[in-house]
Amino acid sequence: MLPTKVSIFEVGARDGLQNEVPVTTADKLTLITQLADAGVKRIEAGSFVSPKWVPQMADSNDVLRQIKRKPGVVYSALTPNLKGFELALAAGADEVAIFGAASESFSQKNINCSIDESIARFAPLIEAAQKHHIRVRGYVSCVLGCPYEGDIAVSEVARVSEILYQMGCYEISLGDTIGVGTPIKARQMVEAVAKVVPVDKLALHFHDTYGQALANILACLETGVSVFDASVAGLGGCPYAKGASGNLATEDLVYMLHGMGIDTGIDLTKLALAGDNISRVLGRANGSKVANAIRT
Ligand SMILES: CC(C)(COP(=O)([O-])OP(=O)([O-])OC[C@H]1O[C@@H](n2cnc3c(N)ncnc32)[C@H](O)[C@@H]1OP(=O)([O-])[O-])[C@@H](O)C(=O)NCCC(=O)NCCSC(=O)C[C@@](C)(O)CC(=O)[O-]
Repeated sequence: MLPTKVSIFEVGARDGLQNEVPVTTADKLTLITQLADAGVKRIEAGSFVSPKWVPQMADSNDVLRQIKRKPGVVYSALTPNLKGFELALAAGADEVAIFGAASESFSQKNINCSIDESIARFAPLIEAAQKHHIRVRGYVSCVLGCPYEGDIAVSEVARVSEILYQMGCYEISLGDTIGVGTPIKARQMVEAVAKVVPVDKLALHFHDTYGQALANILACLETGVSVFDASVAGLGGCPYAKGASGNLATEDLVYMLHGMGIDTGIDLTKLALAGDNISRVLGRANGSKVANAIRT
């Protein structure tokens, strides 16, 4: 059965802008405000990682502190370790996200440690978050393939997802970091993970490198997942996954879901304007087919 309502977790201001030319704090704040005005309820606003590793996110402290908050909207931040959590908490993040991987090589390239070491780093972060009543989301990268190792065993995806869930993450976002997944494999992967993490605690995060993201989501909608990450205008990629393109464009996802009678609570016209605006700031074409169609 298809869900009647879907929750969209907007990652454009973080996953998107971390892999674009740097923009000003003011431009980020405009984007975040426009997303909230379009009805987006969950916005990843920045990340508290090393500025040497990802300079585009170096102003996340200012971004989180200066957001003109809209009631009912959750503004979150990516945090790799306790230091990142403490900075995010001080800046006023409503929730944080830790990010692990199902691939050893990707873990090393992305956060400079093994999967086991990353889990050890997350433990004090989750403990501190629980003390402050801050919810922690957990990402698992490379769930359908790794830029360094190729195929990734579904059992490893399930193992890492289960650990993060058991540690206290309220939701596990399964990331096809390089967008290589195809619908049947995506669905099988979700079904395998759903054996160890309740399906209503899963989210899906598809990059659209091979143009498969919408098809993958359609194939997974009947598994019971109803949370999808997306990036307005298809912004971004991943600095540690060469060639990865941005996430599925939020506008394209919203258009498909609305066309299927599935509610998102998002105003597509306002969303498309937000995507057009940030694309203009970046001097790049809007990566959403739907936004381009609406404009013409
Ligand atoms: C994890 C580290 C920090 C380890 O980096 P490291 O070099 O191994 O860590 P370290 O503990 O040795 O620290 C090195 C320096 O970083 C500083 N540092 C340490 N922690 C922090 C922090 N939280 N915030 C700010 N600064 C920090 C620390 O203070 C020190 O500063 P120095 O003494 O050299 O001046 C580094 O590898 C890093 O920042 N990686 C970031 C990777 C990243 O952001 N990748 C992109 C996001 S993941 C993604 O996009 C995938 C996802 C989530 O979207 C899902 C999907 O698509 O698959």
